[in-house]
Amino acid sequence: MSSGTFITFEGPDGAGKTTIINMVAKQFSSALITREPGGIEIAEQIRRVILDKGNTAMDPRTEALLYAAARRQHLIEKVKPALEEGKVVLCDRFVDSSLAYQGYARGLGMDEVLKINQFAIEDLMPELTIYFDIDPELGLKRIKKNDGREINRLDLEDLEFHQKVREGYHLLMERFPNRIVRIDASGTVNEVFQRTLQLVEGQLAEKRPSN
Ligand SMILES: Nc1ncnc2c1ncn2[C@@H]1O[C@H](COP(=O)(O)OP(=O)(O)OP(=O)(O)O)[C@@H](O)[C@H]1O
Ligand SMILES: Cc1cn([C@H]2C[C@H](O)[C@@H](COP(=O)(O)O)O2)c(=O)[nH]c1=O
Repeated sequence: MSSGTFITFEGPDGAGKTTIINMVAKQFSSALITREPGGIEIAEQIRRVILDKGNTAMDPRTEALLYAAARRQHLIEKVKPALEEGKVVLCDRFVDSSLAYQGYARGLGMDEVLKINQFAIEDLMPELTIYFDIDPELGLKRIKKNDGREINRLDLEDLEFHQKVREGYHLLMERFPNRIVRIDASGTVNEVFQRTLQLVEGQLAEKRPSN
């Protein structure tokens, strides 16, 4: 049984997740901040294969399996031990990304992709998922403006793909209304940060024993 708190951050590319997680992290210095795909050496290696712009021949099922493999290793090596120690884990993307990107936008089917992920995660789901909702046109514009950010294979998908990713997330919000909370990510950094902080603090307060 884990006593920690597992919170994930989701949304289309360029929604601002990484920016906001780094700001939230400053308020909770003992929290573990991590990301998918990646977060540990083996998963970072898998990340490089998945996102390599040269890998244009990658089959959608191969892609889904690689994300699930990276997820498994990251969960076992980093996330689960931290939760068992009672830590707060803030993770940039998790299984919902696979459902929205591979399941819905790539057309593999959300239920099919959920099945392979159940094998990887063995029911370990976040307590709270903060979904950064943004029009992908704005998200992609933000990425283009950021000179330091390398453009990866998924970024190169057309706008229609990214619109489908957003639609996929909206379906997930309907399917998991108790877990996924939407934030309007088109606001200023400070607006999005304040709302995120409120949600994270609310989740932690719920778990605190009252006397
Ligand atoms: N609320 C905001 N308003 C304007 N620009 C923002 C906002 N939030 C983030 N940005 C900028 O947009 C760019 C993308 O932000 P960030 O990398 O945090 O997004 P992300 O959701 O993590 O994207 P990805 O998942 O594609 O890596 C960065 O240059 C960041 O400075
Ligand atoms: C976990 C996960 C991610 N993706 C996509 C989403 C992004 O386009 C990239 C990761 O890049 P980021 O800059 O770290 O956000 O991968 C996906 O398609 N499926 C997944 O399960």
